[in-house]
Amino acid sequence: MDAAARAWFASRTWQSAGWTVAELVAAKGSRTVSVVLPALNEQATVAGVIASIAPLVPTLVDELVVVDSGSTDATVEVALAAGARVVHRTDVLSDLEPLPGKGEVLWRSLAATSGDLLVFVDSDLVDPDPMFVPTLLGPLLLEPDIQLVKGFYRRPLSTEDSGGGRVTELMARPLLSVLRPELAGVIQPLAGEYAGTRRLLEAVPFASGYGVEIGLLLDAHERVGLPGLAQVNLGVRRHRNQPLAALGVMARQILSTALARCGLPAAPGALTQFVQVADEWLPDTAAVPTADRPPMRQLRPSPSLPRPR
Ligand SMILES: O=c1ccn([C@@H]2O[C@H](COP(=O)(O)OP(=O)(O)O[C@H]3O[C@H](CO)[C@@H](O)[C@H](O)[C@H]3O)[C@@H](O)[C@H]2O)c(=O)[nH]1
Ligand SMILES: O=C(O)[C@H](O)COP(=O)(O)O
Repeated sequence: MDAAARAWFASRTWQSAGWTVAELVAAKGSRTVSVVLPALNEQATVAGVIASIAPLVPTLVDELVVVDSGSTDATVEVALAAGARVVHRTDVLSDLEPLPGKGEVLWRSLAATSGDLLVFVDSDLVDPDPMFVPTLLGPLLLEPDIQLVKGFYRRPLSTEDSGGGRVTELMARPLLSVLRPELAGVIQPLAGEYAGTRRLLEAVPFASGYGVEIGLLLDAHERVGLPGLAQVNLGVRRHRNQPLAALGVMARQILSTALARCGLPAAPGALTQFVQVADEWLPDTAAVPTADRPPMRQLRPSPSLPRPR
């Protein structure tokens, strides 16, 4: 590993959380926390994710919001019944036509919430540990310099105990080791479970699709350096595993965002995959949107918040 990455790993990796919820509530002081669950057709899992976090409201967590990404199933009804506030992506910044994708709803969530600290948790998690949110918040609440905290975990795949995180292992971490070796110590760069300061998150652009995590990591690194980043062990994370073809499109989005952040050219967003029809293999080309949203602060100046470094 790169020497800077090794030093960062040694000093900014929490292999276990050494804090309790009560200690975090005491350390929180006047700061406020928003937890955001992005959701696209997650009626099977969203209630379980909400239930794992709801007991923290209103002590450690001040607001728990599901940001719906245009679900056509019963996600919204299930989330409301489970006690969450639900924001539709067009409820905020409604003069802007929504772009498709997860990054778009995370970006809009900045306008839909008010916490000084934000925690993002995917809503397709299966049996999430109730300590995910307190564990992610620990370094932000207890260490003054930290601005972005990524979760890491063991990742089961289907019925196997491990082997998940296919895009992470086959593309994201190899890519970082080439383009940004200082970040080679990040165990789960694509983790959908992470926390950050509003000060940082409103100062950086958001990729509108699946590039959002790699983009935030690269931009956060540029902005606050390795000392501003941390990672915490969340234990085990199970989620709805997507088919390989869908992960190909995801990987293409992540690659485009990473190249753009590193100042490298990328062809416009499309990916051709090949499908077998009877005895023939035929091309199937999907558009891969790779647009960015600008830093939220450019749209909504918030003078009460400290300026970014
Ligand atoms: O257009 C979309 C697509 C997804 N989601 C939600 O985003 C979360 C993660 O999406 P998913 O399709 O389950 O992604 P994963 O296959 O889990 O992909 C991994 O890698 C992605 C790329 O870095 C990250 O965004 C994910 O958080 C991470 O878990 C889920 O709650 C989805 O409902 C949306 O809100 N809108
Ligand atoms: O994060 C990833 O690498 C992708 O979401 C794929 O995850 P999976 O292999 O666990 O489905």
